Amino acid sequence: MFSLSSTVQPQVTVPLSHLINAFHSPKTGSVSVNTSVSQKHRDTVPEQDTPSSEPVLNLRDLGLSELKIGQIDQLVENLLPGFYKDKRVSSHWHTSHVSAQSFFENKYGHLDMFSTLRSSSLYRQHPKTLRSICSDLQYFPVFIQSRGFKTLKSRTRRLQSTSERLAEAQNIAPSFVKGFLLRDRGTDLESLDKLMKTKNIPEAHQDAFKTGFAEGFLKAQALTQKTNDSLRRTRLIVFILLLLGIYGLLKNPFLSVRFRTTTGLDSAVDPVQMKNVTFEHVKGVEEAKQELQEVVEFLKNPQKFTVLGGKLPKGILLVGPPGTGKTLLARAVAGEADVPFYYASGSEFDEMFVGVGASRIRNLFREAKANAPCVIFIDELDSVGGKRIESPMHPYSRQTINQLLAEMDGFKPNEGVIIIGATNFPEALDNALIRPGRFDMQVTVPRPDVRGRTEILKWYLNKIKFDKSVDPEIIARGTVGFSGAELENLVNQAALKAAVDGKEMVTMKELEFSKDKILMGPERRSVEIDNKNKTITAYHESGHAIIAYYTKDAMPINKATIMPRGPTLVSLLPENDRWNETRAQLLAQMDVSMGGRVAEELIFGTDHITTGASSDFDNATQIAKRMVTRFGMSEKLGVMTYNDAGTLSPETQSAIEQEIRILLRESYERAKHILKTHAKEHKNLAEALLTYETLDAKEIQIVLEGKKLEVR
Ligand SMILES: Nc1ncnc2c1ncn2[C@@H]1O[C@H](COP(=O)(O)OP(=O)(O)OP(=O)(O)O)[C@@H](O)[C@H]1O
Ligand SMILES: [Zn+2]
Repeated sequence: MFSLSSTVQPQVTVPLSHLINAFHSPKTGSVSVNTSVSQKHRDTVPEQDTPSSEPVLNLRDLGLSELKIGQIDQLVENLLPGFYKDKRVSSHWHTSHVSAQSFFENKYGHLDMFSTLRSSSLYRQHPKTLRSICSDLQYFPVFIQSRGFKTLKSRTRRLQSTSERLAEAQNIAPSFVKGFLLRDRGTDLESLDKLMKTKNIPEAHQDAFKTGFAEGFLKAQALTQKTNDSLRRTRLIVFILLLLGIYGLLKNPFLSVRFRTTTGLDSAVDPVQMKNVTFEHVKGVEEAKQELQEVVEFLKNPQKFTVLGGKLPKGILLVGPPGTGKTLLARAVAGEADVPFYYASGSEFDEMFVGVGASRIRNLFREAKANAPCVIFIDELDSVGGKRIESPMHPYSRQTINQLLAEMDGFKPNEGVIIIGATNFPEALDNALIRPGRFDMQVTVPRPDVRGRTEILKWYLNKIKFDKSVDPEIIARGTVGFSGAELENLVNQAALKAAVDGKEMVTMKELEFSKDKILMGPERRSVEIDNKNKTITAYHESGHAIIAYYTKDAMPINKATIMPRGPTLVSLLPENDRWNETRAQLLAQMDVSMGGRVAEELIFGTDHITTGASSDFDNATQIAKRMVTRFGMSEKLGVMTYNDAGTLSPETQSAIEQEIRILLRESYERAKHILKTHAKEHKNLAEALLTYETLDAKEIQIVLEGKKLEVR
């Protein structure tokens, strides 16, 4: 059986057991690919159908039952280190529309398995196996080219036959693998030369190509030295790789377009009930959860909520880097309120045909309104509602976005439909989308700090078997900038590694191993703060915090963080809604701004002032300027405003500049004085920040009072 759901979502999961079982039993073999959101076509294999023989990787014993497609590269790396050496080459296939053949050439780069196989004498010896493998490899392009004309059903059939053929191939695989591994060296070198000629490898790359080839060859040689047992494992790995490779192709953007096309104009929209996902499942994003709590209350009882005078946005924008749990949070909102969840992805609306995207939006809202209260989630909102949307790539998206706007305007808040959009690039959104009555509430979903990371690691560790020596906090400390998805991946990779090494549980060793793997991976996008920068940031931010804390008229500190999550890292809370600032308050604000820069100067010297510090200085300058020219707060220039710079005499201009300079100078001196007086506290706070990354108001106070911070 093979099933695909019609809603394509980046997270395609392949139950690994199914892959393995597909090898073991040609008759009952089953591969199921499901998007994790839509369960519509989910096909599960009854447990009793799965043969119990030959446990290859004891993944299930370790508790790992699912493998995300995105983890496959790392799986390959873990199983066969160096199997493909040049990651740049291997990741290339993700972005290009490759045929299965070039997929293999890229993926296994230097070994060039595909053409080597074909030209080898093995082909004559085992034509059946090789033909079936080769045809399986070419299977997908054929499938891709017929995209859009296939119904889901016929796809299902074709895919099913693939897995059957692979299973059949498995029957004669042992000799094939052995033969492949035992090929004599001469043939290989010969074919390498030929290969390089036919491939037109540029001279500059020939060495790398040769090295890679040789390494692959040596690897193969080494493998043959091992026992039968490990040969069997290798064989299985090769086949897992073949299968995974094929499923990896599903990630190909080309193919996903295909799936979408079949959900045509009249496609029904099915909600996904997410009873099982609650806030409990989303770790390390407490603030976002708090902000969304009210939305949950509303969804539980929209009428009552609005009668009581509660006011809610129609649309909520979840903003944050990829993999931080935006989708999960949206599902949890629906789950907490126990209402239907409608999932759509912005890219789903890119259409080649007039009106298709718009009509999908219409369907979506019609369904949703009929089933209110409910949540509509639009992932990748920027790809439907981006500013630069009018491109040849998206000829009709203007219609789509207009339809979305019309739908959002077309119902009242008390109807109980909440639209949650997610984006990594809020700046890219069309302004019309963020007007009041549309997506007018923003919730930031940041990368987790060390506490959040610890929680997330614990959460995923608890799903697998791990040794009691495992300390999630240590791993959390070493994974600054990791998203929730990456941490989950880390844990799963560690479990895979443990399985490959034949261990019974995951230990620190595997966790450290997969952490390093992910850190070194080329796909790693997250910001990495090296230690020096981290230290500078810690002192800089503590500088702001110290000034704020010891200056009477400064705004109280809300929290301080060294996590990169936006321009201001220390956030201050306005006390009440005072913001008719007094002179003292403005001066205090200047001093607080100065604090970061002065801190850097005091601790690291004038030569090491960073760009982060220069924006503080700009900020202070702005305040000073306003004080002098707008608020009439300069003694020398008196109580009047100097708005129009053009009409000022040169003398007044320079007097203004002079005044600003004096204000800044004084502010600088005050900040320096405070930081020098409280050098000890400054150091303590910086160190606490280095340890905990984020501190709230209370924790800052504890540190500054010289008390010991409880380990959380
Ligand atoms: N804060 C978290 N707590 C627990 N699990 C998380 C968290 N963040 C991410 N994950 C895991 O990573 C997976 C991917 O996260 P999700 O799809 O929600 O991220 P996203 O922010 O929507 O990413 P994208 O922007 O790429 O769509 C989740 O299904 C979950 O398994
Ligand atoms: Zn600063």
